[in-house]
Amino acid sequence: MLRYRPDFVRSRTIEPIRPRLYLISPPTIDLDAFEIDFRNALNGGDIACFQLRLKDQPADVIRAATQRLMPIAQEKGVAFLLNDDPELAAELKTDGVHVGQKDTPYKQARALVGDDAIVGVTCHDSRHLAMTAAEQGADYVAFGAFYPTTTKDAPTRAETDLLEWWTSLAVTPCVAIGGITVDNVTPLIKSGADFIAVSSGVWKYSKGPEQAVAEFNRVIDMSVTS
Ligand SMILES: Cc1ncc(COP(=O)(O)OP(=O)(O)O)c(N)n1
Ligand SMILES: Cc1ncsc1CCOP(=O)(O)O
Ligand SMILES: [Mg+2]
Repeated sequence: MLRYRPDFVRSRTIEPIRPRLYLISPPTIDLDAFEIDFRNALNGGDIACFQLRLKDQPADVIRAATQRLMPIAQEKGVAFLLNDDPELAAELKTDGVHVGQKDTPYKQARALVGDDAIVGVTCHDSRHLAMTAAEQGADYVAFGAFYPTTTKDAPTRAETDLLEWWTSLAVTPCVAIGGITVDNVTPLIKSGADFIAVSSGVWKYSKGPEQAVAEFNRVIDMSVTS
């Protein structure tokens, strides 16, 4: 099966890495209204992937949202990941799944979705969790929360030196998450984050999601060239 996947392998190079946007849905949505916001966000510029993160919703709600939104993402070359549920991800043939430390363990998730799917793992602020996930074959490790957020009661705060340390020794890409906005993203880019995961910083941006994605990409371009 052909899957959409951004380049989840970092090559060691002297060129500065251009991080890419990793969009995360709000925890609850009205599907009709969100489809409009989603299309607008995708029109704003480069996005590597989208994670459907509908917390504590029935499987049928997640199925309906996936069936509506996944083709829209894939048509734009944006990989579609499901949060939390590798079994449902396998059933819906999403491009991948994200699992946290309290979700299905990585190896079980991998067995469910197959080798060609993307599997990312939450590693909080932990070097040990990241090394374990990368060794087991995770496509990316996610660190956070870098900033205060109201989207999730995040159990840990991560600092930029973690990104610097990780990118100096690992080839598995890292995702920075938590309270990231166009105004505070620059230190994360400068510290080597491969992907910048954003929810409210896009959906609640004062000028709307399309402008938010455009502005994130503008800041990323500025930060890697300066
Ligand atoms: C890219 C990314 N990073 C971290 C998380 C958090 O996952 P988890 O710790 O399982 O918490 P929930 O998101 O499930 O509430 C994520 N979803 N995505
Ligand atoms: C899912 C998740 N994991 C750690 S912080 C967070 C919330 C991300 O959303 P926002 O970008 O709105 O802070
Ligand atoms: Mg989870």
